[in-house]
Formats: sequence, C-alpha cells, structure tokens
Amino acid sequence: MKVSVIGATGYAGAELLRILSNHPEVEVAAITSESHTGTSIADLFPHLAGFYDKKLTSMNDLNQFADSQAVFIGLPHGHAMAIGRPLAEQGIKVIDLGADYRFRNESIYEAWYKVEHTHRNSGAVYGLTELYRQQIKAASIVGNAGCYTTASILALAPLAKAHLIDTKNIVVDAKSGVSGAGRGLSLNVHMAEMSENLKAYNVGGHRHTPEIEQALAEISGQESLISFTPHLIPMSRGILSTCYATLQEGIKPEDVDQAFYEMYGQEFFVRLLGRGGYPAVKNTRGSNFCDLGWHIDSRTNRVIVVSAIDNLVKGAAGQAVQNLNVMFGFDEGSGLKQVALYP
Ligand SMILES: NC(=O)C1=CN([C@@H]2O[C@H](COP(=O)(O)OP(=O)(O)OC[C@H]3O[C@@H](n4cnc5c(N)ncnc54)[C@H](OP(=O)(O)O)[C@@H]3O)[C@@H](O)[C@H]2O)C=CC1
Ligand SMILES: CC(=O)N[C@@H](CCC(=O)OP(=O)(O)O)C(=O)O
Repeated sequence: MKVSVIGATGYAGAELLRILSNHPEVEVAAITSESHTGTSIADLFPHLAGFYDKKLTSMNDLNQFADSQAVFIGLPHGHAMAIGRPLAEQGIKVIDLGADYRFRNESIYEAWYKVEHTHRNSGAVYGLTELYRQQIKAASIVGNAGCYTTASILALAPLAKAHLIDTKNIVVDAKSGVSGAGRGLSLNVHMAEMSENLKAYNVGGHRHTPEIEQALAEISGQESLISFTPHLIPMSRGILSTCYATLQEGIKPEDVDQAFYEMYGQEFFVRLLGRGGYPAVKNTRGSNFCDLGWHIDSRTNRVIVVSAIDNLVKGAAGQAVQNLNVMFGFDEGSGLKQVALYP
C-alpha cells in the first residue's frame, strides 16, 4: 500500500519516514516540503540514507497523491485543513499529526489556537489509539493525539472512566525534550539557553489543556478541568508527565490498580509498571510504548500517576502509524515493535 508524507522535513515527518522504512505493508510515495523542493531527503537527513533516495516535492501538486491510500500530514497547526479537505474528498485517508482535527467542537480549537477552522464537520476521529480504536477503524480523517496529551490522557483515563477521581480537580506537570518544539530555530532551544536548564512555559494557558479535558470528559461523562504545566528539559526526545488527582470518598488502592489493569491489561503499547512503579523516558526512547506507574498519597488522598513516552513516537509518528494500522486492518504493531534505545 502506498502512503505519502506531507511535511517530511519536520521532526515528526522525518520520524514517520524512519518508522515506515520498517513497515512490511507500506511503500512511501510522495514526500513533501515547501522550502526544500527538489532536494533529496537523504541529503537533508543523512540518517535516512540507504533507505530513501526520494526527492522532496511541493504539496500543492495534488495529483501526486492519487495512488496513495493514506496521507500523513506533519505541518504546523492551522495548515493541515487546507490540504486535508481535498485529500479526503478524493477518498484518501488522512492522518494529521497536528491539532487541526483533534477537537469535536471546532470553536474550542479556534479559541485556543486563534485560527479559523475551515474544515468543520469533517467527521474526524481523535487519534488516541487505545481509547478510540473502534472509531478509528472506520475513520476517513484522524486527528492524531498530541504528545503531552497522549502521555497525560493515557495516565488519567482509567481513573476517569471508573469514576475514581474528581475530574474537575486535576493537576498535570509535564516535561518535554526540545524536539517537541519542532526543527525551527528559536531562542528557547539554543544550546546556551537550554543546557543545564529546566523551565516552565505557558503556565495556565497551554493549548494541550482543552485536548486533555475533552478526552477525560468523554471518557468519564463528567466535566473535566485541569491545570496543565509544561516544562522544557535539556534532552532531545521524551516526555515525563506527572498527573495528580483527588480520589473520591472511600476509594481503595486496589480499586485504582483494577482500573489500570482493566483498561490496559491487554494493550501491547501501554506497559503497566504497577502501583509504586517509576516510568522513565529512557525506557521508552525510540519506541511506541507508554509506561505508567501510579502511587497513592494517603495523607492527601491523591493518586499520582507517572507516564513516560517518546514524544516523536507514541506522541506523534508512532501513534500515527498505529492509527494507520487500525484503519487498514494491519497488525496494530506493524512497523512499531522496536525495543527502546537503552541506555
Ligand atoms: N515534534 C513533536 O514532538 C510533535 C509534533 N506534533 C505535530 O506535528 C506537526 C509537525 O511538527 P514538527 O515536525 O515538530 O514541526 P517542524 O517545525 O519540525 O516541521 C514542520 C514541517 O512543516 C513544514 N512547514 C512549516 N511551515 C509551513 C507552511 N507555512 N506551509 C507548509 N509547510 C510548512 C516544514 O517544511 P518546509 O519548511 O520544508 O516546507 C516541515 O516539514 C505539528 O503540527 C506538531 O504540532 C505532534 C506531536 C509531537
Ligand atoms: C516542547 C514543545 O514546545 N512542545 C510543544 C508541543 C508539541 C507539539 O508539537 O504539539 P502537538 O503535540 O500538539 O502537535 C508545545 O509546547 O507547543
């Protein structure tokens, strides 16, 4: 089956190419870039040499996608809708790695992203595989879940679903490697700014807040309100998300354990380190795994869940391929069953 990658020169696009090089069912057709059209992808990304000798093309030539059954879009938010619509109208399945298709209510997207939504009522399905698998099977457009959001929603979903926590009083403290900010240059990610540093940003207003709230509200059937604080940490990949929630009256530690094992006991890509477990980003680096460990603080009656993923794999390109596998009926782990890079 042929697939194409729009925005192949970004970190997420290049990671898709790395993963797809190992996918037994997929051949990569077009790969696009607007600023490097005509350049060989292996010249831009030497780590892909020997696997791809393709030249980058402009995404504006829609004919080049005609023989692709699916197209991945790895563009900054606000740019996927204009190309997503004509692709979907041609019957091509779309998996957008950005935020344009993540919200059921486009007005929430517009309020948080300050961008007009030009492809309303597209029928897009939220692409967090473990929670939306049945809908993803039948989807024409998937709005792949975000990176911080994947780590945080997977951590909190079992508790929300089993009604063990107050969904209006959740705190998420998350740290990301700098590849989460994309390949573009910015002062924030300069070596001298970032080395031996750790800093919070967008406190009280990060755009992943409504995405986490949307998923938790859908899963619990109750309103969800979270305080989400992201941090930049000097590593290239990885997210560690520490999530705090207040337990409802009378909930026992065993109830919490049961909620996690019920939801993820059969999931290959969610590894349960159990009560007292300590996930670490090094154990997920380069892999599609999300590792979860939970702790009960009986003094405060809080449950604290720690979650680790690789932002570029389970948080972006890996989950996008997992969703492709679900949409096309391939083994869900096709192309994805790599052990993490350790140490
Ligand atoms: N990095 C991460 O950890 C994650 C990223 N994502 C999402 O994936 C998407 C891509 O992110 P990432 O790869 O990090 O970003 P990068 O900044 O690394 O890459 C952006 C890509 O978009 C292209 N691009 C940039 N501006 C435009 C434009 N105005 N018109 C058309 N193409 C443009 C660039 O291509 P060129 O300049 O060559 O034309 C490049 O291929 C984003 O929506 C991001 O939110 C999701 C989860 C995690
Ligand atoms: C470290 C960093 O800057 N991270 C990005 C989020 C990563 C990303 O690209 O966002 P999506 O997952 O929504 O696509 C940010 O804070 O905006």
